[in-house]
Amino acid sequence: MATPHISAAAGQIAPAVLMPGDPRRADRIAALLMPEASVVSEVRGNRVHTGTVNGQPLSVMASGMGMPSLAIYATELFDVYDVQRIIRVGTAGGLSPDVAVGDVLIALGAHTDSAMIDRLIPGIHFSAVASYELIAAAVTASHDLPPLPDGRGGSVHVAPVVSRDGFYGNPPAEIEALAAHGTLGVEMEAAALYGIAASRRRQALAVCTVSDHLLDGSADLSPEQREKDFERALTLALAAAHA
Ligand SMILES: O=P(O)(O)O[C@H]1O[C@H](CO)[C@@H](O)[C@H]1O
Ligand SMILES: O=c1cc[nH]c(=O)[nH]1
Repeated sequence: MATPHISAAAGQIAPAVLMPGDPRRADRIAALLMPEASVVSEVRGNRVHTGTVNGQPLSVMASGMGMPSLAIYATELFDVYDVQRIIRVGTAGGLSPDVAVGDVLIALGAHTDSAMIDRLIPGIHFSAVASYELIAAAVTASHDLPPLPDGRGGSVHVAPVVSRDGFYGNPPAEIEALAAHGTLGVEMEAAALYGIAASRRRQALAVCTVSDHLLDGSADLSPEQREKDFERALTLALAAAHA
């Protein structure tokens, strides 16, 4: 049953998986939601936590950074562990004046510069989009979110993001053009997640906290805040996981 990257036994991973990029965020999410969870795999130090929330099974594991890393885990979870839905709980950089640090992005779709998506259906520019049922659950949950206590943004947006292969070197003209086309954030995994889920007829969603802003870095979160400031996005992701 084990894969090259996950050592859990059959049945030890829940049908719904929350997937931050950062392994320490995965540990924090598990501790917050499921203090009784079991660690069912820790290959490469990437712990997979499985437990229940409100009586419903849930697993949490990190994707690592970037589409190749996420693609390995998502493929193994869908194909070997029969996972039905993966919800990314990530961070994103704001790239438009319409979004602020502290806002939450429910990623409707993900543009990308990755060749991974072009290879899905040769000759077709595949549209990497989230699962409607999961978006609807996250949007419904967003209506009850409390505001951020310190006034640092906090709006929830349903909008496209761009998933890039590189963290550094965002070309300014490209960022401007993406913003002009309604894109609000840049991150590094959602497009691959949506494409892989679609190719298996499974469900996927990415919910990202805006951790920094490409147009104005004055309110950017510290690395420690990026690890911790996920609770509002987590509320939406959990609603989607158990929709
Ligand atoms: O905070 P996470 O979820 O890792 O997401 C973002 O942060 C990482 C880059 O710093 C990339 O993985 C990007 O997508
Ligand atoms: O990929 C990412 C993630 C967070 N912030 C960025 O600027 N880029």
